[in-house]
Amino acid sequence: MSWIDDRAADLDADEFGFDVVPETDQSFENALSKARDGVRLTVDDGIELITTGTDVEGLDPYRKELVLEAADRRRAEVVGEEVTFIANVNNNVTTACNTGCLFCNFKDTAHQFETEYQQEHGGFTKSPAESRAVVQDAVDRGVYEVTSVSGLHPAFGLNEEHRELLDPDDPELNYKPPEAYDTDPTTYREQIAAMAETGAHVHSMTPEEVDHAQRGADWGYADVYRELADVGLKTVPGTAAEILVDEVREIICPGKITTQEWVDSMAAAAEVGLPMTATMMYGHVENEAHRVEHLKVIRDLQDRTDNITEFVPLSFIHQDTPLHEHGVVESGASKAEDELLIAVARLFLDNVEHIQSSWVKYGDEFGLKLLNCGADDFMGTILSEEITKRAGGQYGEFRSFRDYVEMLTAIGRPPVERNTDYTERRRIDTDADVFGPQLGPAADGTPLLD
Ligand SMILES: C[S@@+](CC[C@H](N)C(=O)[O-])C[C@H]1O[C@@H](n2cnc3c(N)ncnc32)[C@H](O)[C@@H]1O
Ligand SMILES: Nc1c(NC[C@H](O)[C@H](O)[C@H](O)CO)[nH]c(=O)[nH]c1=O
Ligand SMILES: N[C@@H](Cc1ccc(O)cc1)C(=O)O
Ligand code: SF4
Repeated sequence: MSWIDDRAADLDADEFGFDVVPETDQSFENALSKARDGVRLTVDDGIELITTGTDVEGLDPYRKELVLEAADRRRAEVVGEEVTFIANVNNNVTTACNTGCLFCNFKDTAHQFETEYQQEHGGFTKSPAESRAVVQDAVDRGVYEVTSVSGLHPAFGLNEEHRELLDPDDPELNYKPPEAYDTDPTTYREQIAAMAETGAHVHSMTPEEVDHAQRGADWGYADVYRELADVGLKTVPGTAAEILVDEVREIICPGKITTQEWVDSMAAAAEVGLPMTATMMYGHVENEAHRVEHLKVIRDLQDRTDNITEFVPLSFIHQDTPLHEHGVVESGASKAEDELLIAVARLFLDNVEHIQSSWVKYGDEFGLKLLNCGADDFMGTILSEEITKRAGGQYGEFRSFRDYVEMLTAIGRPPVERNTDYTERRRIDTDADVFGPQLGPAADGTPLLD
């Protein structure tokens, strides 16, 4: 057993004793009428809505429909009927990571990547040239965004100067020189530059990755974002958010940055002028009050920065994760919880325009349903997927523009191609022979894959 398994095996869900619990002085009815009137919701209001009332045990199906209806109406008022999606590719650089998050099966402990370790481990590290080739191939097909999120490889540094100053003998720094590994991931700077050279919009450097890129150095988050923006970083994925309440993070990801550090790093991206998304990974050990507290953190950050383009709920995929394998959680969120999360996000986040329904997490059928619960974006083509798949997710790795047009036409919603920060949009002609993509530099309207 690894130390990650040991840690999961020591957890007992009955003994978490959270301080934040779903109890309020508000009533469901009051909260609902505030939501319907477009009044800014308090955390207590949000808790009433997401629990369908703390006065009832479990979820009340009738009240749930009322919440979903209010959210659907709000969505129609804010963004109308169109549903957006993007032509993008995932290019994750490495699975090597020692952070040990208990919900994650994407990573492989980094020592397995060392040249001395001779067993098969199924993980990977790409050189900058390999990253560039993956992205170039996608760009040639018409893709214009690359989403790149990676393990915190110990040999990664911001740039060569950073790698030189990191002391391999200081365990706090989680640094090993590249010579120890079969493949050198090189530096964040080189990887971002390699992907950007293709002309793709580079969406990368989560708050956790940025923290890794400044470990042991005296530069801050904004300096990292500035340097990477200079070589082509365009927008930032707001993952590593998980649940932005520290008592939950201490259980599921004790090695990760704190809530405050996550906020600071996002604020730094905003300061540098990089638009960003925000996420929440829910459906594990947290309760409904944690979910709403998380939404409050995002709403406050957006009040400060006005820089978040989209909120992306990530329903926990439990099957092959340490949390599930050690019996800490039995399953992820129920469908009713997913619907309410999307709906309450729409109602609570009155300053974030777009809410994503992610088909990687919810599948097509249920993903479409969520477009009637408050969501208005249906993610992207991505071409390949590793994080959800390795956690046991079953919904595949690619959707074509034809798939999108068929699905959205079936529910009577107009399909719209968008770019990463929603500054460009193109309504798709559903009677055309081919549907695109058309927005990118090499997108000539032909399908991405045969
Ligand atoms: C795998 S990490 C990669 C980037 C970087 N290491 C980080 O933590 O930000 C990206 C995100 O994937 C999500 N993720 C990981 N495992 C998941 C799972 N089992 N179910 C749902 N989302 C998951 C988490 O929200 C996590 O922050
Ligand atoms: N670009 C989006 C992704 N990409 C896939 C992620 O990189 C990742 O594999 C997984 O979702 C991690 O939890 N996924 C989305 O859900 N939404 C996107 O917009
Ligand atoms: N593309 C989305 C969602 C995403 C989700 C999980 C990821 O690991 C990466 C990205 C974002 O920008 O945040
Ligand atoms: S979520 Fe990110 S930091 Fe945590 S173990 Fe997975 S890859 Fe590493």
